[in-house]
Amino acid sequence: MAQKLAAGNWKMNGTEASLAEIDKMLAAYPEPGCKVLICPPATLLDRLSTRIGDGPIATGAQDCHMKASGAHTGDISADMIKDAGGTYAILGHSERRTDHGESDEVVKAKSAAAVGAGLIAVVCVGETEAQRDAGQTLDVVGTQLAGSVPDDVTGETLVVAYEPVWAIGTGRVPTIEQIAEVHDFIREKLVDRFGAETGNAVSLLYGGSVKPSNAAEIFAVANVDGALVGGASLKADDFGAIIDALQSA
Ligand SMILES: O=C[C@H](O)COP(=O)(O)O
Repeated sequence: MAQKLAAGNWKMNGTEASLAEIDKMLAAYPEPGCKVLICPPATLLDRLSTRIGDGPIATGAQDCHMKASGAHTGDISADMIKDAGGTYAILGHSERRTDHGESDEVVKAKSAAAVGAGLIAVVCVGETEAQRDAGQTLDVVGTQLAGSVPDDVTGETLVVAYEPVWAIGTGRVPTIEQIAEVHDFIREKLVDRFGAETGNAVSLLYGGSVKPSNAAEIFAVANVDGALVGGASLKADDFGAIIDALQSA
């Protein structure tokens, strides 16, 4: 049985002032009924982790270099993420794939480095609108999944996020049937590759314009174990409402 996970990706948003939102969340959710994760920008990871302390919210990074250390200006390694208190890393987000040209091979290497260092890898996959319109969604997602997920994972060290590129930050959301189709497909591929025990234990997140108003409907879909939330994770009230919906799903 996969763990329910509400994950917030703050992307390139947030400064010291944003940490007040975490204080509100810690007060509202002293014992959340699902796993809660916040991935702030790297500049805030240490401060956020320190602020949460032994609290119920996990923290993570939005990327992780494939090497442990060295001459890689601007990058951070898995050990640095751990040192800053993070336990997760998002890998292969479509914004990284587009803005930084990350291929499946690169995402796989980064994910392997994260898992190898003891982090939980949140590997993102998803089709563009043109690919969906061309009927290529399952081919694209299947190829990304096969190429981006490393071999040495367990249900505890891997999370997969399905994020249709056209739904990210647009307010557009696939139909419930479309989400169900892709999530069932991902589950099937994971079970084929890693066996039923591991494949069924991997949390599958939906991401793309998740909001308080649509969260319950999305969480009712089989094989949706939670969400990777961008914009709505920046405000404690909105993210809290999404956590509420996941707790009751
Ligand atoms: O990582 C989060 C996703 O890209 C979704 O972003 P969004 O909730 O702002 O659409």
